[in-house]
Amino acid sequence: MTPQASQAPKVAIIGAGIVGSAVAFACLMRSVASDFLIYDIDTSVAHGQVLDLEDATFISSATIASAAYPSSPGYSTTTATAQDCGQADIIVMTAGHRQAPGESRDELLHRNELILRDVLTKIAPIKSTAILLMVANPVNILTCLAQKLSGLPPSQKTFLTSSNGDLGVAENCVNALVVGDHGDKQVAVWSSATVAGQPLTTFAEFEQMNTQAEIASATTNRIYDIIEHKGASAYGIAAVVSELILAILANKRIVVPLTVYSDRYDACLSLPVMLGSRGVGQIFYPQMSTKEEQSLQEYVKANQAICERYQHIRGTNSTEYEE
Ligand SMILES: NC(=O)c1ccc[n+]([C@@H]2O[C@H](COP(=O)([O-])OP(=O)(O)OC[C@H]3O[C@@H](n4cnc5c(N)ncnc54)[C@H](O)[C@@H]3O)[C@@H](O)[C@H]2O)c1
Repeated sequence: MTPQASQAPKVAIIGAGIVGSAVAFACLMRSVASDFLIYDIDTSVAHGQVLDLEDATFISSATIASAAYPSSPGYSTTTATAQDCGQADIIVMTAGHRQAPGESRDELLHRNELILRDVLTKIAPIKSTAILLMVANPVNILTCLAQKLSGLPPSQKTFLTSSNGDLGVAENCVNALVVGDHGDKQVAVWSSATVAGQPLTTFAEFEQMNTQAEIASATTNRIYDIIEHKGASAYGIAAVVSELILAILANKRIVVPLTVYSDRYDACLSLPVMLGSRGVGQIFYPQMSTKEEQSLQEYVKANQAICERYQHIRGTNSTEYEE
């Protein structure tokens, strides 16, 4: 029998650090796909992660390979290349520095923009139908930059939003949206939040107990608590990414808050969107109070100003960039 090329969708995970390996593990445990490629500039780490992950494949019988850039030291140990990652159906971008204690997401930007640029150059050309899931932070700005750099249409770049995208507080009770950012500058849309279908604002306890402030600060500070205690977050984001990959591959058309480019705001920001096999579909703009809309506009303005600083970015070839 002539061996047939695998038709199984391929998932490439760029960055084999804490988040990248947790994403791969979550995907394996949930059998979301059967063909994975892992690329990291540190080829030794990528190789080690692949060996470790392979020991878990008895659960889902997936194939996992490490990819290397031809000039990198580990190239001889793998047959896959970074360019093969560009031909994957879903590309999960986790390569990037993580937030240091006390560092804001914006401070990460310069460091991680260089990594994004490097990765997109090395994996190019990107398959025209690929969906790029951006996880590295600051995710909104990097999504905006990836849009300019990758050449993919906006519907095929998203991400991440986060495990706290629906606030995740009073977990089973409060159904509320966070838009804009998923960190320091998030805008919680309390005006359309509900508890069992009833507007949250109609609950007397809500105002009396200062619940808004408590919930807002709990969600904003949560990530900093995790970083303070264990150095990095991994499991929440890994679970979210595996769920998104599943939604894309199974065309589930779920509605989730994700970072996307919005024409209305002319910016990449977190909004509820439909996610299916073609990436992001319809954006569902939430009803917001005037104050919430103002906060979001302020966030968008700041976000646009940061993106403008990167206007020199013109294409996927690194030689096109001005330093
Ligand atoms: N969106 C979210 O909700 C969310 C949650 C957690 C972490 N993050 C972000 O994910 C990113 C990764 O976090 P982490 O804890 O895994 O960090 P990490 O340091 O453990 O891993 C990052 C990996 O990227 C690799 N890398 C660096 N430069 C590279 C390059 N040019 N090409 C290929 N690989 C390269 C490193 O070698 C390293 O293995 C960070 O930016 C972090 O802030 C986002």
